[in-house]
Amino acid sequence: MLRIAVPNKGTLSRPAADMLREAGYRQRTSDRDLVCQDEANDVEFFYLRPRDIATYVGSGDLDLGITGRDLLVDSDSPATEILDLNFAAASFRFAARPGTLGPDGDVSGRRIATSFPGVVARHLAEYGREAEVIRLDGAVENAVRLGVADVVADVVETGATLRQAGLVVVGEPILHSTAVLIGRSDAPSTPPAAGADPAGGGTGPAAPLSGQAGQLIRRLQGVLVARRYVMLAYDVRADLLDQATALTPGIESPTISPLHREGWVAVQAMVRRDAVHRIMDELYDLGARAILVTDIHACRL
Ligand SMILES: Nc1ncnc2c1ncn2[C@@H]1O[C@H](COP(=O)(O)OP(=O)(O)OP(=O)(O)O)[C@@H](O)[C@H]1O
Ligand SMILES: O=P(O)(O)OC[C@H]1O[C@H](OP(=O)(O)OP(=O)(O)O)[C@H](O)[C@@H]1O
Ligand SMILES: [Mg+2]
Repeated sequence: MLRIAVPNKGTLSRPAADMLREAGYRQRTSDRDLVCQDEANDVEFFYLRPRDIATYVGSGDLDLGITGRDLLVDSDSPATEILDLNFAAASFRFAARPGTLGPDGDVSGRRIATSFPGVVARHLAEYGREAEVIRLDGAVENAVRLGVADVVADVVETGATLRQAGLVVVGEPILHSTAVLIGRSDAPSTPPAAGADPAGGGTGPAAPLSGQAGQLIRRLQGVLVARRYVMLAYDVRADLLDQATALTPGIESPTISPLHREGWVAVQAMVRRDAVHRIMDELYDLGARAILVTDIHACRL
């Protein structure tokens, strides 16, 4: 039975469970449940603190897990990213009172408060800088106000927490984080993380895996594609087909069907959700009609 680690609380918990449900897996019915068996799919889910998930996966005690990229890096466990799950996006940044640091964000010799000492240590080593790292559990923005640190290194989503603490971000982002599916680094079946999904959406490669792990990855990729794309259908005059399909090339190729009305064809193609209204406007201006958009609920490309 495949054993999967899922965040039990916090920012990642609900969207991770929602995504697994969308992929056809059974999830716990109460926030207090720590284990959920999905016998139909031969998978067992363990609900764990997101910060601990890379430890369980890295040790090989669990096969796969969902956590944040920043938490994976911070853990320094022998676990690796398999698939970008495209939720819980945040950047990891240095912040300080205005004027404390130069625009390059050089933190050399400063006291840095953070809940992610591993991420900060990796960054300092990469830039050959030395600084004092003060590990705190949370609410690190207060550390500057209280005189414990000069700089904080923390997750920034909207920036509201920093603003309230009178801090500004400094330098380039240390890390861009999203929720990721992770596996053990030396697992023979773990495909390398990559930048492009079959639909060009940056969700990782089609996994050459067999068994339940491969099936889970393909199902999650299907959810990612279904969330990112819609199905567009329209009728257009056959002599305008080339111009129309240039707007809607689809993933592989659009489907063209004959219409009873002479000189017209029906076209069907997947298009990116975030571009669909612009494309519909352009198709309409071109002369296409009966332009319909439908959701994709699941897919295997
Ligand atoms: N606004 C946010 N606040 C905290 N974490 C966020 C936010 N947006 C995205 N994330 C990501 O969520 C993960 C942190 O989740 P985690 O459950 O550990 O902390 P949390 O949601 O802050 O809960 P808590 O602090 O109560 O433990 C990280 O990968 C982080 O990058
Ligand atoms: O940029 P923002 O949208 O303001 O979000 C980022 C803030 O949210 C998180 O804090 P959280 O509420 O999880 O408290 P914590 O520091 O105790 O973990 C994070 O540590 C930042 O403080
Ligand atoms: Mg937090």
